Amino acid sequence: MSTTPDDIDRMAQDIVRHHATTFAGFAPQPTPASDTQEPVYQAALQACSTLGFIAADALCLARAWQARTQRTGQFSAADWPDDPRDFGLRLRNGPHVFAACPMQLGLYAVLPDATWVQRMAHAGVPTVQLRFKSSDPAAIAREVAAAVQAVRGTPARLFINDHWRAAIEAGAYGVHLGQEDLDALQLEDLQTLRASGMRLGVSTHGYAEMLRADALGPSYIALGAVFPTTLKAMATAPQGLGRLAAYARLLKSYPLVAIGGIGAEQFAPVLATGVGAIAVVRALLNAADLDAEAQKLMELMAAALR
Ligand SMILES: Cc1ncc(COP(=O)(O)OP(=O)(O)O)c(N)n1
Ligand SMILES: Cc1nc(C(=O)O)sc1CCOP(=O)(O)O
Ligand SMILES: [Mg+2]
Repeated sequence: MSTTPDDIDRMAQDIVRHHATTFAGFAPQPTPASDTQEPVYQAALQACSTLGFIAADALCLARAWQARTQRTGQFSAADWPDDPRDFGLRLRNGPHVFAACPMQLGLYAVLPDATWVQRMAHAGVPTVQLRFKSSDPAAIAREVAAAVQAVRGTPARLFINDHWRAAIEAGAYGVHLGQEDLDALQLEDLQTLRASGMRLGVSTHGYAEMLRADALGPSYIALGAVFPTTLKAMATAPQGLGRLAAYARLLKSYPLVAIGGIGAEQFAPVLATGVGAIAVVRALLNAADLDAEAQKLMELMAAALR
């Protein structure tokens, strides 16, 4: 018996009914054109768009829903796809992966210069990032070298944002790259970066970006922006805790870092999603007593991960 458009609508409504509460608060998106006539694929595409997933992410979810239906032999509207096999994830299997880092990176301070890096590394923050925004190569080389120097004698892991060549040069622990930074990389650049032995963290803001990140075999994956942030303009909506939890289930074999609009009050619910690290900018930079705030955030983290 063939499936009618009404059957597909019913399946889509069933998916939406089961997951509307988890993914509340997103405006419905237009359903992208379907490249297959598969009923499950079409229903999931329609449902995920109604639930507010942007086209690129709704397409990933529709493929996964279809793949799971084929793999298990049954369609389930109630279960959100979270099996890496259905998304075709590599999960750092294979020869071309970046060096590993701990599953729990802990409190992750994203900092504007080497002086801040020094202060936070010496306050005991386990993971720090130099996010020095400059296009002056001499200033970049100087600041990156100073940041590497600043963490010497501390156990802090230092990631350098954006400036991966300077990070290799200075011998940092790792680099952090976003989707636009990846666009600017040639294949040889990636090979150079991997061969350097440095860890790679990648920013993501939804399923399509997570799949792209996974294909690189990164050391960790960052998930953002969880909540609204005023630090910079974001191309994607704040993802919220419901989506963060779904992303964390899918990527649970990776070290995961949550970022974006996270302050002390949000630490417990964010960590309850399963991520092993929280990256903060304003929560530290705007603190009246910086060292006390760092201690407080590290204690919140330890309490929730205990
Ligand atoms: C831990 C962490 N997550 C995300 C980002 C953002 O990186 P990117 O998207 O490249 O944006 P910029 O920080 O370069 O403006 C990050 N830096 N760190
Ligand atoms: C630098 C950055 N990247 C994000 C992402 O989602 O990729 S959110 C973000 C800003 C985080 O700052 P705050 O903790 O002050 O909101
Ligand atoms: Mg960047």
